[in-house]
Amino acid sequence: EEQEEDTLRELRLFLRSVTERLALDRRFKAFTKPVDIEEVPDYCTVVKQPMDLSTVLTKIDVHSYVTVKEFLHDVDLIWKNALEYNPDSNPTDRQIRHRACALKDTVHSIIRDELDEDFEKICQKIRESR
Ligand SMILES: CC(=O)c1csc(NC(=O)C2C[NH2+]C2)n1
Repeated sequence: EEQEEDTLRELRLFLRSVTERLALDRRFKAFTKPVDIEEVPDYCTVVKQPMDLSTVLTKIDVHSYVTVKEFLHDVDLIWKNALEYNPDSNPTDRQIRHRACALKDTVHSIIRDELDEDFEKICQKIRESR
């Protein structure tokens, strides 16, 4: 009903605010757009479910997320994929892994600081009812 749409509108505003802050952080530049598989041809052989911040923004706008948990699952894909694709000890791999760890810690810290657990509980009830 209308109250549910009010809740989901507030969820989308919160998720856009979080995602835009991440996309503006220069450390996370490599995570802002899909990996170009013409530039990185073996990417799709290693990473089975690519994800990036621009795709997350699109998913927010097409109402893909009904809970913060679903949003976090996609943002967790971004940094987990980076750890998986960049496992080596060379400086380039190490730098992107460091940035992946920073992305993980930053998004979880924002959610802990800014998400009211009762709000997420209402979102979960909406998800279970659909
Ligand atoms: C987004 C992401 O994880 C990404 C983009 S390029 C890349 N890694 C490299 O280009 C090479 C350094 N070792 C492979 N990782």
